[in-house]
Amino acid sequence: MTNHYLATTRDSPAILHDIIHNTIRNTVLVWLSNIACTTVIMSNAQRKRDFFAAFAKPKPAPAKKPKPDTPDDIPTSTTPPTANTTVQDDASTDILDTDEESTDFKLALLSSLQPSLPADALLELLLACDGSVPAAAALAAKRRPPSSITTQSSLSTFLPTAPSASRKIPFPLPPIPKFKTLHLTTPSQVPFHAPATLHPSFLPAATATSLLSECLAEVPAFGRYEFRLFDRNVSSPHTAAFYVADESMASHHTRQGGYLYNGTALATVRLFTPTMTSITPLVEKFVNDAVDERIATVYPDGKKLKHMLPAGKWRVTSAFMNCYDGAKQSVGWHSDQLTYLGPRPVIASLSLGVEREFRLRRVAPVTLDPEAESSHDTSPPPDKETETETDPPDDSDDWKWQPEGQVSLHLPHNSLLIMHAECQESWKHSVHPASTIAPHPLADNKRINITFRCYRDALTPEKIPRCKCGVACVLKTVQRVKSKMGRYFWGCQVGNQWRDEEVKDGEEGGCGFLLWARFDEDGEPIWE
Ligand SMILES: O=C(O)CCC(=O)C(=O)O
Ligand SMILES: [Fe+2]
Repeated sequence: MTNHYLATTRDSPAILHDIIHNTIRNTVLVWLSNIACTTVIMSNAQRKRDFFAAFAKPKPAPAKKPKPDTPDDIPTSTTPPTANTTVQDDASTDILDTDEESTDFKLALLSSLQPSLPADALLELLLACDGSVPAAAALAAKRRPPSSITTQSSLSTFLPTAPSASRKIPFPLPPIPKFKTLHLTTPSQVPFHAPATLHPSFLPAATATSLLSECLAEVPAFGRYEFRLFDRNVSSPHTAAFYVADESMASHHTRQGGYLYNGTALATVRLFTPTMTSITPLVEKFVNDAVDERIATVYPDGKKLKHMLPAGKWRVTSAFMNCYDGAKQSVGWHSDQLTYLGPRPVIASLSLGVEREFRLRRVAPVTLDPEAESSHDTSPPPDKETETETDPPDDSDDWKWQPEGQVSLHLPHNSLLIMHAECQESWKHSVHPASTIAPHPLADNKRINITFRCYRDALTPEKIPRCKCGVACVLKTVQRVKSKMGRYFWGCQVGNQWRDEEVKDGEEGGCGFLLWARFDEDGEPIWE
């Protein structure tokens, strides 16, 4: 399979250098860690992996029709990207439709002024200039690429604001207009539009192949997440399983209900496969380095955001492994639950097999100091936050989040995406159903994704506060109420449990329990 990103990095030799450098470094690291790990892991982990599956209750994937995405899903497009960065209109309305003239007209006009440029380059210029033809023409003239280059259109070719090694990543990121999709096709663009870093080719090729075959062998043990949303039972339109790095992590699952997801104990808890274990030091190093760099170059005053783990402390304790079997399997808009991760978590997501489209959309601002504004406010948290945007805004705050457009990137085999500290609390992500996919030689129509996570010792299942129903709570952050923005609370999640029996009106369940959660500078819980 051609590597989408390598094929489009012509304008960024620094990236190619990075890739080559990292591949050599990764090969050495994997080789060293293989020597260190294989003997221990092969003899213990392999043998005991199935033990945990035995006490768990795997729910076989039902042959149900996948449910639609969550209702807050915005209209989306599956049109593949055509240039390095393109903005795609999602609501089938014209990007410039607020102006009197149509895009086609403006494109024709611009094309007559800049006849050597392809249509997608012209469109990018128009977008960059808010639809102004004279401004776009002037910009094209100023930034004219060498005449021999006519086939590739990229904002980076034209714009002074294009990503480059020296350009600073803005914080906070500028908004993407509502209903628009910004297609990113080079890794260097990613952090300029989403709080993420993408390595397009992370593991040595042979390691990626062995990991993929191990993962494919795991798939029969996977199940669908089943939960309740908007008074309906919902099952995820893909399958997954939960993995822990070692037996001490797994032991938490045997106590007091174990790891929950939407109020229900995770059905399948498995031990890391040998290759998952052997690549763990590599993933940890890459993430810690990327976080260090982000702290130094992106976050205000070169300091980590409040509640983030201290530098260098990110380690892999657990993972979710997801399988998308065929073009239509997907995961709807969501953010990952904070319960065991704690605030401002960093997650590393490795993709294997079929390349699929991943989307990110900002849903709330990043609050630098969530507790500062309201540190003396002891009133209860705002009405129970859901994973949706349907909550009425709190009018007393006289503020409403302006919905934003989305970023789309393709995650090829062996790419590693880091979702940085802002990603789960201010953004949502999804894997969109595709109209077509290119089968992978080993995985056929399947995409495997592993999200490596760093669970906190202070947030093991038995330490999580319980609601009045006696069930461990879920940790959430306030996203809709300005004066409490970014604050954390523990909430009852019984209402999200899948219900086998018919549920009458007013009996949706849950006790409505809500408790403010406090964390220190490094995100360690302060229990009161
Ligand atoms: O498959 C992916 O890329 C994303 C998976 C995901 O969002 C999750 O495991 O929470
Ligand atoms: Fe996720």
